[in-house]
Amino acid sequence: MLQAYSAAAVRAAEQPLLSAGRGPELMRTAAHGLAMGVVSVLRSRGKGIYGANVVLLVGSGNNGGDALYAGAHLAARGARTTALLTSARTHPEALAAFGKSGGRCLVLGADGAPVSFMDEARQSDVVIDGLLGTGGSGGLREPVAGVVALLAEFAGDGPAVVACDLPSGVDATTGEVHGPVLPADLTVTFGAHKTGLLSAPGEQSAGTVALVDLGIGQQLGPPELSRLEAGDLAAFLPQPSAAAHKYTRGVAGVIAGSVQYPGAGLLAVAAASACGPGMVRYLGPEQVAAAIHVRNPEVVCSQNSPDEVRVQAWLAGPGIDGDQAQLDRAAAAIASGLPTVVDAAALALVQPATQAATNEHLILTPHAGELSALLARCGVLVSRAQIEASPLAAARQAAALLGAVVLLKGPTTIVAAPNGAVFTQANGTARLATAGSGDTLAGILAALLAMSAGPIDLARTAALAAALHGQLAQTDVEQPINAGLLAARIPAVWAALSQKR
Ligand SMILES: NC(=O)C1=CN([C@@H]2O[C@H](COP(=O)(O)OP(=O)(O)OC[C@H]3O[C@@H](n4cnc5c(N)ncnc54)[C@H](O)[C@@H]3O)[C@@H](O)[C@H]2O)[C@@H](O)CC1
Ligand SMILES: [K+]
Repeated sequence: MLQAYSAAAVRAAEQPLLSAGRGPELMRTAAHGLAMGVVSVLRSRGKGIYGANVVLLVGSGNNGGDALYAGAHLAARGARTTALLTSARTHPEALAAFGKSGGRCLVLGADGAPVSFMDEARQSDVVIDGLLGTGGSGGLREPVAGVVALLAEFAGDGPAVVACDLPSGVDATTGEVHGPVLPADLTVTFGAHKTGLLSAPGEQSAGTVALVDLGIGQQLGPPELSRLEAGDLAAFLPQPSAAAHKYTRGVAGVIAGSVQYPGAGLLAVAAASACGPGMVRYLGPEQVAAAIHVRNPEVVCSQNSPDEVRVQAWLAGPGIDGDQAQLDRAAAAIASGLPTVVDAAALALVQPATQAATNEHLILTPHAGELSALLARCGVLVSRAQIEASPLAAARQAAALLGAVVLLKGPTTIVAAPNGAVFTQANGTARLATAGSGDTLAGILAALLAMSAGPIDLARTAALAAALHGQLAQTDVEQPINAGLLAARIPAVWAALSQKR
């Protein structure tokens, strides 16, 4: 499991070592790791260090110091290195080491970088972003912001970008982005993963993240955020025991789809069933049930109310807009006290928790627009755009106010629990942003809840569902994908993941 910490927590963990006079040693370790990151990027592009052109963007703090020491390392091995000093202050020892190794320095003027620097940067092999690290606050300011905006224009088919600790302009703790950011191919981060590197929108500028161990693990407290990795998926995906029968393997109840939107019901049921629970029960209109039976004859369909059937977990909401009978069933599922995934139109039925009615059995699965409406019902007015800019904070706030687990969909899926636990998953690629994909995720989650044995960790199960859902889009990437094809991939992807135990 990947674990991440706020900038303050990482800095606090480093403090005892700094107090013991080990700052220079930490910096050397960080800079060596950064230089190795640059070497790996060069190698991946078929280049060696000797003769490589490396450009450094250097800020006033230790982040710039790390970049300069890494530059010194590369210069000493024959790279041509040029640093753009962006502040009147530069880490003095690192600057001296860089100069001694043959590095060249240019100074950023009030009206921008020298033209020769921009040309050199454009033609370089690697740009090292050492402007701001964990000491940064707010976005990059002019004239640095203008330089970064220009460099970002030719990112992609220009030089590779390696970020020192984090892409400058990304908030290390919140992942918020203020102003321009140079998107990195590789971020070499020090001591521990920062929460901002595992949250949108910052994560989308970080590229691959590599961690350099600084030996501060003992000093770090509990993580603020976790991410399930392949081994965790293998360990947590439920496996039926030898003595299982269809009821102990879990019954997932699905209240989804309507005559107007039958597809949501078909997709949710297909995904739930493909996870292999003991049974999937479908409650909804006869016409939808008839269509389900063509594709999923194993599903038990009825027009019952949720109170009349036995399940271990419910899914309520996809495609039930405007169908009063379905909305009534969704309300009954929400009131059942059973683990319930609340999606789409059913989200409007969720009220802030009271002493009489808790929401602790609910997993709400909004996108940013739906979360904006949910928060408004709690008296918090934030727009969809504001939530997209600070999804980690918004999901945490909603979980606390509503007393329910919130799975916020987006480029990084964020799962926040009322007790403060947070998971983020970025397994899904843009390939998952397709109509009906959310119905599939909801169906998977309901099945996983129903199949869980013993006390269920709702937040971890939601993260598991998001991770599995993401993996569906990561196999056979050369094939076009739509939501209807996702469920069919579940058994093979599940089997491949389980083998990584
Ligand atoms: N603390 C440690 O033990 C270690 C720190 N390391 C490095 O040190 C970094 C943190 O160093 P610092 O605390 O010096 O902080 P930074 O290097 O992140 O920069 C802070 C400096 O930037 C200025 N600044 C803040 N926000 C700005 C903005 N928006 N625009 C322009 N200037 C801004 C501040 O006035 C301050 O001078 C880490 O990210 C990491 O790269 C590593 O060397 C490993 C060891
Ligand atoms: K940086």
